[in-house]
Amino acid sequence: MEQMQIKLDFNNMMAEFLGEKEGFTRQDIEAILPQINQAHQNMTEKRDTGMEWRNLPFNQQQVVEQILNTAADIRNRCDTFVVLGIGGSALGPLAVQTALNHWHYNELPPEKRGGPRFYVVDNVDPERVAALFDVIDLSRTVFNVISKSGSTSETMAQFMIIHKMLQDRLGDRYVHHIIATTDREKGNLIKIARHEGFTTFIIPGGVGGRYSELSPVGLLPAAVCGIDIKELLAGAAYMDKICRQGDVFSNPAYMFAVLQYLAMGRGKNISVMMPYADSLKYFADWYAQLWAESLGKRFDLNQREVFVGQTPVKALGTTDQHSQVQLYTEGPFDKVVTFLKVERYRQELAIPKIFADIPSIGFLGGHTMGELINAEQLATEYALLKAHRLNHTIILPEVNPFTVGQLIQLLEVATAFTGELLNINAFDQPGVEEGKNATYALLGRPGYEEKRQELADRPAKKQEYII
Ligand SMILES: O=P(O)(O)OC[C@H]1O[C@](O)(CO)[C@@H](O)[C@@H]1O
Repeated sequence: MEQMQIKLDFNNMMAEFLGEKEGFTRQDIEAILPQINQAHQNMTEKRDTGMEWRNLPFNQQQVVEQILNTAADIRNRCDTFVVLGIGGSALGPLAVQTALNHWHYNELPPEKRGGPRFYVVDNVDPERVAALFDVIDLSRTVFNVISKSGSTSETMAQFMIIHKMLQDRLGDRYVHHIIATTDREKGNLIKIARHEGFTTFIIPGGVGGRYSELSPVGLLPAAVCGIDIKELLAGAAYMDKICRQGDVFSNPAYMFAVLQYLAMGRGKNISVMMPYADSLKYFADWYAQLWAESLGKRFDLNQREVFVGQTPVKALGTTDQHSQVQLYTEGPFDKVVTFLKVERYRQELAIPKIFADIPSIGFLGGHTMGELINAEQLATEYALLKAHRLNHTIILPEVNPFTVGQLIQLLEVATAFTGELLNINAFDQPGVEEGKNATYALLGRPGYEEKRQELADRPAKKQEYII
């Protein structure tokens, strides 16, 4: 197990390496120990009330068996599985699937794929949704509609379209083609699911969307696609135990949080996540929601206006070395870069020893692609270090269910701990309400008449400003 432990390397955040001006010292960390200790106490106290998501790796034996049974049934009788959801109800399933299955999973022949084709529909762009219907056979597809609140307009609109299509096409059998994953009581989805008799999985209380990947939200899609969900949970449990330690110098999640917190205090308002593995590309998307919605807050817990947060930026190594790294090394000193480094790739490709007479490319021959990508990660880290840019690296020995489970738990604990340090609520998202309400009003939802009027009364746009 220890060989599969993921680690945080924070050397390049420290003054010893980065220089006094930008780097942090042990004294900087020790100076906020009272705050760290308080945050640790809060984390411990909130485990069972407020942060129930932390217990998901430990308390789902029964539901895991139900998920495995349902997944086996789906794998038997369908060739496509579609997640309908958005935000935390879509990004985790997508990140885990792409991390742990073949990069061209959907294009593999069925016998090599071993599970149904997998799609995540996390938008209401009509072109995209309609395009899905061109490539699937409804009678061989199961739709997993996922919504914690059970009322998100985007997800419900998708669901309504598919519900009608399935009923028209399959009559009463439509019910076997929809699985609901939602809250036990809140929202409309649970009511519809119970009334119509869909197979339903519950997202437990205290597990908000962006902290729900290890609940049935992520576990069912993963199991359907043949991913070992017990290993995923075992990895998360393993990391959770490491992240219970109060000593920040032994706890990677706390150290990640403390250094980001100190960096925010010095105006580093951007958090770049840069995996050096295509398989982890969508982890940067998942992290973007986790970090942005959890920490971007106007008020602290004492209702003081604080306007805190860090803007997450997604990058991919090596691809974005040729797009964004110029900015990271020479632009404003406003970022912390988090690399995700993979020590051993599951496939290796040798670069042939050809063109030996052209030294500027011949040197590549005899190396492997794994060596090349790792060298480039190290080189980028070094370039940032030389330019005195804060960066740290999460090292995965390999991408597998155990390490991916660890990564999820590590980043969730780190985010929640940063919230504690900032003294904010990391589990709400009041800032998205205005936009949601305005949408309801524009589309005529009852009860939103005043908002509709407010929108109608807004100053008209000036034509001269549209050019
Ligand atoms: O799972 P739900 O309730 O449909 O919400 C989807 C997403 O919408 C949000 O509530 C933001 O609008 C996210 O926090 C959440 O992950």
